[in-house]
Amino acid sequence: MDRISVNRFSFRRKGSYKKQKEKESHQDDFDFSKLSYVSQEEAQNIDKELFTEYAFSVEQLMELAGYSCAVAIAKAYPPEKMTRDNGAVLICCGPGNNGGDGLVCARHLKLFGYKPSVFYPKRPNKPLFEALSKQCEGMDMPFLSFFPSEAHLITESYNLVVDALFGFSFKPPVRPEFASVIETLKKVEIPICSIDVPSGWDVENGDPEGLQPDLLISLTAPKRCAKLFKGKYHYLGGRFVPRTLEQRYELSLPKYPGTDCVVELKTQTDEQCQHYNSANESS
Ligand SMILES: NC(=O)C1=CN([C@@H]2O[C@H](COP(=O)(O)OP(=O)(O)OC[C@H]3O[C@@H](n4cnc5c(N)ncnc54)[C@H](O)[C@@H]3O)[C@@H](O)[C@H]2O)[C@@H](O)CC1
Ligand SMILES: [K+]
Repeated sequence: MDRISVNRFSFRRKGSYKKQKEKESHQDDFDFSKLSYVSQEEAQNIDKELFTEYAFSVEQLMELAGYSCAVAIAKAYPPEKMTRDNGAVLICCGPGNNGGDGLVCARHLKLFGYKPSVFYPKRPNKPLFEALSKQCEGMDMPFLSFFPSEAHLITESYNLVVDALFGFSFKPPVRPEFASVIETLKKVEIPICSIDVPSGWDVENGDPEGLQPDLLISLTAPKRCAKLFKGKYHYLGGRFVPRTLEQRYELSLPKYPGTDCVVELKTQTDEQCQHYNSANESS
């Protein structure tokens, strides 16, 4: 290696070291015992205010939300580390806005070098979702006409699954049309990446028998059920909440590093989860 390449190489190494330290210092500055976990009603009210008081459009926020999900996934499971079928990933999209985030995420994952296939069985008859589907189809993304009946078929064909079935408006129990999808996903042996809420979980109380994702991207703020998340990676994404709104809802959240659209959150230890469970039982 000549001197210039050595210097470039050490510069790159120093750069990534600096980035890692920046990430750690953002985490160290923040007291995770004070991290906000919002109720279902708070999540829906914040969402409503973003559209009414702050005049955002759904398209705008969905684009930022879905993009941040793709970035979080690429940080945890980089495309170059995928071993099966040129980075094949399965994106499962539900009938609401969580499903829309999934379609945006799929589009960005494709641009990042993955090979997404989409399962989207219940498409709302609205221009936004039609456009998002068309964008994915135009990028040569296959849409599955049926869900693989056996979990092992998913495990063998894909590198990871993006769970964009239900978000903060979900009310258990899962209705029959999606029950078998959730049951199959519970058995797959590749990482599950859940957008906003692990699908099928009660937004506040979770579901100990439900899906156990490896990665969770909480959008805007973690929902109460995220206290029970035991997977490997927990990110906060959706960097679009104005400071004034954050203050009004007294949201205590770590700062996003620099210009990043996601920040990694510390996952709860088993001890913290038990503490939370017993506090919940006694209240
Ligand atoms: N403010 C934010 O943080 C933003 C949130 N967005 C996303 O929007 C999501 C919320 O979207 P929505 O309010 O549309 O709701 P969801 O996408 O959470 O789900 C609503 C859909 O699920 C169906 N559903 C509810 N309970 C069910 C059950 N038990 N069985 C089967 N189907 C059921 C409903 O009929 C409805 O079609 C968030 O979780 C997030 O992913 C982003 O798109 C934009 C900004
Ligand atoms: K989800």
